[in-house]
Amino acid sequence: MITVTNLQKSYGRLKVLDNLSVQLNAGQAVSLIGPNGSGKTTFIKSILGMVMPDGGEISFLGEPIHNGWQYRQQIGYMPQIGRYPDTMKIRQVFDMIKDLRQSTQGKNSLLQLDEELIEAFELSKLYDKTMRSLSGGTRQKVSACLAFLFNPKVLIMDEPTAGLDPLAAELLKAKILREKAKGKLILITSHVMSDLDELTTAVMYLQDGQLQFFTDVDRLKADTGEEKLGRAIARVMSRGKLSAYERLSESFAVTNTHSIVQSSNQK
Ligand SMILES: Nc1ncnc2c1ncn2[C@@H]1O[C@H](COP(=O)(O)OP(=O)(O)OP(=O)(O)O)[C@@H](O)[C@H]1O
Repeated sequence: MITVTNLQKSYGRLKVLDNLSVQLNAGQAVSLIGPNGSGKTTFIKSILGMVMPDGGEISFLGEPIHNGWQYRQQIGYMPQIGRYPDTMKIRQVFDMIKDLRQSTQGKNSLLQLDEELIEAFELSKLYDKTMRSLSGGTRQKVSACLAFLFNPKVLIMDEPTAGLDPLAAELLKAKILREKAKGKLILITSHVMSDLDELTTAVMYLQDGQLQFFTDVDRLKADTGEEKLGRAIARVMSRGKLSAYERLSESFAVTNTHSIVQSSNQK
């Protein structure tokens, strides 16, 4: 569904994405994991066309994304920090986004809205509050609801549960699981390993902008002998990059032909 080939991005002398290649398929729920500053958000923003890569290519359903922006209508994105006009009310933000979508789809086309999460969060009770007056968690709820609003084929969520209270976090996770069951592609970055353990089936691990490995969660757990994703990742990190990659890629390549395992360590 999304094919990334030799993606490169630098800020000044800092190489943030280093020849990164990966294939993300419909039906996958992928954890994007890596230390702070390893390039996760830059990778996500490159897919969304919010960061211009220096090299490489990204295709969405076989079409290079630089051919047009329409592909973005099929992606729901929940940013790490949502930025909204301060004086707008929640209701106005939703109306504005719906109007924008309606104008790009054509006035006579019917929008297929998914407002399930708005109801679950009971956001309509807060519709007349301005964005400026909202708590960080409520802003996050608005961002989450917008990501699901147009029933997209792909969901990309950057630290989705950060700042949410326990009930809201559980409601959001239940929603993600429902969308995953429909066969959508889901890409989540989080430092909360227990969340990723519940939600995802594959792990994409970045370090210094390089893809260290891409493997099934079950395979990773079997390989490390750990039951929890967090412990499995910690074990891989403590073993050293190359040996982990070699072991994982070897075992993964034998059993799974649908996803790819790559690393610039191959060079
Ligand atoms: N616009 C920018 N200008 C300069 N440097 C940037 C810019 N955006 C990101 N960087 C740098 O690129 C590197 C990767 O940042 P990125 O946000 O992609 O990391 P991350 O893996 O998402 O980190 P975290 O886990 O902390 O969210 C960091 O060193 C960051 O400071």
